[in-house]
Amino acid sequence: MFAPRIQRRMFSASTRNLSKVTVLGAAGGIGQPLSLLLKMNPRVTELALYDIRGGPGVAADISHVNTKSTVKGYNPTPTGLAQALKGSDIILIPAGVPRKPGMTRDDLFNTNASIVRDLAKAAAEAAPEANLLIIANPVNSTVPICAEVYKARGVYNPKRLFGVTTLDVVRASRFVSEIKGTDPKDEEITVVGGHSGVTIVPLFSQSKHPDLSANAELVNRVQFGGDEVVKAKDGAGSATLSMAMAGARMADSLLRASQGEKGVVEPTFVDSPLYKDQGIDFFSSRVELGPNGVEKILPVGEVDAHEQKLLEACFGDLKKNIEKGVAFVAANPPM
Ligand SMILES: NC(=O)C1=CN([C@@H]2O[C@H](COP(=O)(O)OP(=O)(O)OC[C@H]3O[C@@H](n4cnc5c(N)ncnc54)[C@H](O)[C@@H]3O)[C@@H](O)[C@H]2O)C=CC1
Ligand SMILES: O=C([O-])CC(=O)C(=O)O
Repeated sequence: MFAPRIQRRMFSASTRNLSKVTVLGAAGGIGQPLSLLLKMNPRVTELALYDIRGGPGVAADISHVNTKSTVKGYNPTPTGLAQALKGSDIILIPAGVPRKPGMTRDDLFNTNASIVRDLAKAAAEAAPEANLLIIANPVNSTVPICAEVYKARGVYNPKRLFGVTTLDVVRASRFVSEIKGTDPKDEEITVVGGHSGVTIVPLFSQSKHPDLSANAELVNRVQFGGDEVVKAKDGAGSATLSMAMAGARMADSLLRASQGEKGVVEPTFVDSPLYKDQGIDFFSSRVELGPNGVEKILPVGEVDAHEQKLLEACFGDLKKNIEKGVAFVAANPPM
């Protein structure tokens, strides 16, 4: 008779519902709106904001928002970084430089690879069990970089490492709704592969509008949606606000799953068995999330002839991008 009440009380007192979320790169174009959206999320109880410049200022500002979570900004020192990370459940990394017109995401590699490597090392030391969500580009390479850093420290758990590709499905759903005159919330579009140009593969044949897989203009818009924003910002960076929304959605999905909600599925770039036989160790597909991070990697499912061609074009680039990340850590191990 009393068991359900006791269980309820135990659950509400459970530390599983206390969630520290850390943002590394919190004062940047993505970091600021992302931190604000996390402050608005009642599932976040503690928000830790770190940047090489401006973290404490952004934290002071956001801390006045009248939601219950605590917000703290950390100084740009190794101790500040370690404190920001300690006890964290979710770490988001939007730290790194964005594109300017004419650049590919791979052109960011030389700058961002070492930024992500060093932040991953700090995370592997201070909070090895946290979910690590990588936003910094090129995601196809920065995620393998993190895996290598964690492996080198003996703490790699493939279920806890995620490349954030949520923006690709957000865009696909919005673009389709514009064409069809529908509400984007009813347009769930699966996007698989990686997160740059031809490695982004939308699967419209699996949506409510299979005819759209033949719409080359739409497919191209999803693959190169990032370029649209880079061009419009004209040298002032790339997508920040839509990315903040996408990153906050991914973090919320992980929090919901970690707090017991079943059937939470997000597309994300993870250490995946799907195409390992073709030498591709990381792949974005629909992933069911759970208390341990990745619960189940869902299969790509049936694709049509157009999409099969897109997948083949994706594999070549993706494999090279992944190998580049792995080779970088081998040649430049973290200090
Ligand atoms: N995964 C995705 O879908 C998307 C990824 N991006 C990527 O996100 C990254 C960030 O973009 P923005 O916020 O627009 O750039 P931004 O330049 O506005 O902000 C980056 C922030 O990172 C900070 N930072 C640099 N090195 C750091 C370090 N070692 N530790 C902590 N903080 C550090 C900077 O001080 C700055 O505040 C870029 O690499 C961009 O390409 C952007 C949009 C979508
Ligand atoms: O295009 C960029 O460089 C930023 C990005 O990843 C995106 O907007 O999808």
